[in-house]
Amino acid sequence: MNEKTTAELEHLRGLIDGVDQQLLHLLRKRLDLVAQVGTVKHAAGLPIYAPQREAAMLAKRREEAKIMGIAPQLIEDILRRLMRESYLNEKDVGFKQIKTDLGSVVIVGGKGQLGSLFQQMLKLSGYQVNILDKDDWQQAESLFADAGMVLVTVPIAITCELIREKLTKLPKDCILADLTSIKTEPVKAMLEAHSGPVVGFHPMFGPDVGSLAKQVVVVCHGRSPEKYQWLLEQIAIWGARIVEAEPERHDNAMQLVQAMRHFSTFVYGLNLCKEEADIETLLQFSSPIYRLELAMVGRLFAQSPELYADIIFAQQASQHAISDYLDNYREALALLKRGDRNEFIKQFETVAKWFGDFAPQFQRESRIMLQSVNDMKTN
Ligand SMILES: NC(=O)C1=CN([C@@H]2O[C@H](COP(=O)(O)OP(=O)(O)OC[C@H]3O[C@@H](n4cnc5c(N)ncnc54)[C@H](O)[C@@H]3O)[C@@H](O)[C@H]2O)C=CC1
Ligand SMILES: O=C(O)C(=O)Cc1ccc(O)cc1
Repeated sequence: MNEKTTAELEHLRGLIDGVDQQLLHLLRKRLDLVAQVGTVKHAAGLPIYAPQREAAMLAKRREEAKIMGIAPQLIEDILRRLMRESYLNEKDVGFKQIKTDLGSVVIVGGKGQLGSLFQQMLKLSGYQVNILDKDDWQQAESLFADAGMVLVTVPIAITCELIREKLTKLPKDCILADLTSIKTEPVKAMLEAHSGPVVGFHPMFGPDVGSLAKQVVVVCHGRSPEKYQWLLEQIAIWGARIVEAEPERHDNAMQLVQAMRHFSTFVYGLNLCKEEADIETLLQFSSPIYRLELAMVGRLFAQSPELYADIIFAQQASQHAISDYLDNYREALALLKRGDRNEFIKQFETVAKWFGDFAPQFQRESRIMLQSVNDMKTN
């Protein structure tokens, strides 16, 4: 590089640094304003996530960006990232407490992953929370005595037995709820064990979400919904979307959404392990989509084997979904072995048609994710 180029670049980079510093000041200003919004929402008990406001604001900024010759997706990416930051920050203010005369909440299994998250959210909303973990049963009677709600969040394999054996003497008006990943059996067990209000939840997220904004919580009604309506409002204030489902419908969906998917991810990892694949090499030769896929597979193995074993083994019927997958795999492999390229293309087209408009929609969505994956590269 000659001296003139170096000087020109230095000058321009200095100007860019200045603009970036102005951006930092603007970001500070925006975060402060959003914090004020958080305080107002907290006082009024409004949900931290306002989908209409968010969509309208993004649409406006995209329009304005277009007029200014800025890619609309750029401002959308920036604003979405900023909004995520704001949702995380809203935890600092806490949340409005919807039910002020509940008594205490007892979280059975509260030292665990999901139990800790819900303990945090309930405490941030002003509830008094007591933990009853595996070595605390000698305190059960006194903890349950003034409990307004008992929330069960122990490993799936012991959930129903624990409910049936240990949660039969709760106060009459106490709400009995759970967070188990399957719903039919736990809801049934809760209804049998307790004559008061019963409700089943399945948070469709792991403990590392940061904020509940935009996360989904499935609710399966058990008994006396009017007694726990406040809890649904409380969860909505945390930003989550409540999806109502019959326990059986939920569990049917989980056979594909969780059991089949986790099992195939497990086999994918098992295969890489048995093949003694070199992960460094895989990464070196990865397209962004493969990098993302590897991250999703690796992520499973960073979590609890018991949790995933329980999810996969919980429902007999999941075996059908998994067996069907194996059959389809075998048939597709046979097609490959006999070199039937035309049939492969024909089946590909059939599946593409079946995906319909979702295929291009998923392509657009994944493109944005892949660009983020690429942004994160450091070398
Ligand atoms: N971890 C996750 O990503 C999600 C978990 N869930 C559900 O949440 C529930 C709990 O899962 P995690 O928090 O991941 O499990 P975890 O293993 O982290 O926590 C379970 C807790 O239960 C305690 N425990 C075990 N036996 C007990 C007993 N007899 N009495 C009292 N406490 C006992 C354990 O000491 C532990 O603190 C499960 O039903 C799971 O399906 C639901 C959605 C996501
Ligand atoms: O974080 C992940 O990878 C998860 O898949 C979390 C998870 C685990 C179990 C559930 O029932 C729901 C969500």
